[in-house]
Amino acid sequence: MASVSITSLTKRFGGPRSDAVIDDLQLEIPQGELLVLLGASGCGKTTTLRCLAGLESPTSGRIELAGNAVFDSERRVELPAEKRSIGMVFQSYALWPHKTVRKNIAYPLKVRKIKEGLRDGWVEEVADLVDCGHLLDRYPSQLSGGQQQRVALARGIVARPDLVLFDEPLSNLDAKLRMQVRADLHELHERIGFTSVFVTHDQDEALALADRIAIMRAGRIEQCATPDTVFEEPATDYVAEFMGMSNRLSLTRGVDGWSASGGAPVRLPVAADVDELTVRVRPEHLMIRGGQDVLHGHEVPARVNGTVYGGSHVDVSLEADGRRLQARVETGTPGSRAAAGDRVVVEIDTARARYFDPTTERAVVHAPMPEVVA
Ligand SMILES: Nc1ncnc2c1ncn2[C@@H]1O[C@H](COP(=O)(O)OP(=O)(O)OP(=O)(O)O)[C@@H](O)[C@H]1O
Repeated sequence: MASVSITSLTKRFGGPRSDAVIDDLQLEIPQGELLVLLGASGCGKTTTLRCLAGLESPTSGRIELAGNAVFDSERRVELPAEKRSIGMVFQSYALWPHKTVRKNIAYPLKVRKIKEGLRDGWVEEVADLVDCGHLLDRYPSQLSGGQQQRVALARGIVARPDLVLFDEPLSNLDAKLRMQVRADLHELHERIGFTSVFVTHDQDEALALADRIAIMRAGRIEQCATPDTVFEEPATDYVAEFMGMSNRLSLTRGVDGWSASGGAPVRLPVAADVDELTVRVRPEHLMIRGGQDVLHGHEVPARVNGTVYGGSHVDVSLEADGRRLQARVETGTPGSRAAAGDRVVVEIDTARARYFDPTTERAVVHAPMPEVVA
């Protein structure tokens, strides 16, 4: 296992004037880290993975594996895929149907002529690690989807590669199996600590598996940080929305503080040198109460469009000042009894909301203690 260093990586599929699918990407992955590339469809995740694997030729930049360049546009270095010590696990398990599990797992050792692996029982060892030791003489068609994906995982790591690449490996599994294989993969990574890049567009999967998450947008990395930082302290408005802060409101600075439209001023836990702020709030950080009370600055009048019962919670769709808002309130609280057509007041949990400069879209600095005046 080894570290990975990506410097100024750019990939264009057309000529020099075409849009960059990967745009001056910088990324350092320490040895043993599981880095998740998370982003919307088409943002360049798979292309980044393919460039790392040597299946795609980057336009420019440098990729180092274990301190050695496998691609360097300036020095004209480009190692072919089979010469890079990389294991791959795909969405489609891509197992050979006519080979046994044993032969499927051994395949990378054969191709890369790793004789000691074949001799010293690496296949059996890795099969045991992924709980498939008892399946070695079966054929893929005799395995469940979860077992097939475990075999694919064993094949990805059997050759003890410098780096393991995962391209949405769990997305063909049903919800229950997906959770189970995800947990197994997490445990396996904790145990043997392979360096890996894992591509997904599933936020929960990213949070559960990653040491760090790199959020990609249009070929660039918006933020690369630990799961809790990306979730709780998104660096940009885009990351906030992507990580579930789906409600977006605008605040304007007045002489006495900040206010949403129609609200009284309020002091906020932010130090911003701007006159407008974008507020991002998770549905569970919006509270609902009856519509007759006096409004404070962190509240907005709204109309209920509809509700969806979710057992322990109720999702309430609202409209405030022409914007759609979504609140998730605990069942049994007054807000959960809201009904379509009701006029209500939506209260923002200002300490848990996040604030962005509407021009740069970057987070503004948070003051240490929320200071709210009513
Ligand atoms: N061989 C190609 N030729 C031209 N354009 C391509 C090629 N491969 C990918 N692209 C384009 O590059 C962009 C990034 O594609 P990529 O597959 O890397 O995205 P992604 O983030 O993995 O998306 P998804 O989550 O949908 O798989 C897309 O706009 C895609 O259409």
